[in-house]
Amino acid sequence: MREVEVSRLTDVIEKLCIEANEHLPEDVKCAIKTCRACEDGEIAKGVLDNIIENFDIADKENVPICQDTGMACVFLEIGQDVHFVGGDFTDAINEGVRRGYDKGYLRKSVVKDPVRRGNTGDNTPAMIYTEIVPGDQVKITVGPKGFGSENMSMIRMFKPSAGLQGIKDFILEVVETAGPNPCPPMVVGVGIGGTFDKCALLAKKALMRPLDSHNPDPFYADLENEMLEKVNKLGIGPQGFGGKTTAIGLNIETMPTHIAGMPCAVNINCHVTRHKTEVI
Ligand SMILES: O=C(O)C[C@H](O)C(=O)O
Repeated sequence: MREVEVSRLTDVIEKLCIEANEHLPEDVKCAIKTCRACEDGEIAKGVLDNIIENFDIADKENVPICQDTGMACVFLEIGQDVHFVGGDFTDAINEGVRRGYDKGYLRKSVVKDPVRRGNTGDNTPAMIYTEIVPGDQVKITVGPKGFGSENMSMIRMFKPSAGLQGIKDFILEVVETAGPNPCPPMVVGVGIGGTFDKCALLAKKALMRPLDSHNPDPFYADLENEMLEKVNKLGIGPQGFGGKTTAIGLNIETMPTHIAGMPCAVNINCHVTRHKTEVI
């Protein structure tokens, strides 16, 4: 059994909240630049140039890439041989978010109550997802999630008879309905299978996967390619002004499901698909 002080979680999460908000992952930057090279419309090229200039400035000056610094989604893969000591696990994570958003001058975007509102003032609580895995390490990923894009996400409980075509039509429907609202070019995270709740989590996890990776199952890897191409043929384009680049990536995560169902969730992210990981 390895003892891990919860204060280490706080320190790492403080740092990851700031780094994730200021520095876009290399695979995301690369995908945006590749799309810029393929665009031929003047407006589309101009918008992508602005986006590239924006993330370059954020990198150099250590400022947030976007005014929406997101709700802090914290994913922890916890080795089953880890024993957390020195305080409350959840409090330690929220303290990391509190400190990170304060120190990084990041906008506090969380309300106390979904209906009656009222800012919590420190961007807590974090959305915490834990998974127990073999080993004695803890892998921590912070993905600050903006809500212009979160608002355009959808889930549908398909009957199996809807088949693969039902899934394909749904992905296109969600992206088309989103239109310019999620600040395209977007990243499309798709979850298929599980239960209502697990399916939504799969879609969110799909957004954390590098854009230069593929689902290990060739069937779903092909579907990722096919659907990215189809999404880009919708012509929504950068910031909705038209063009070839509606999405810079489309990742699919799946899991087994019940014989009577085929849940599908589509979680939309803007081009600021931020996440940072550290292992302790
Ligand atoms: O909360 C915001 O800043 C706005 C939002 O992320 C948006 O896409 O407009």
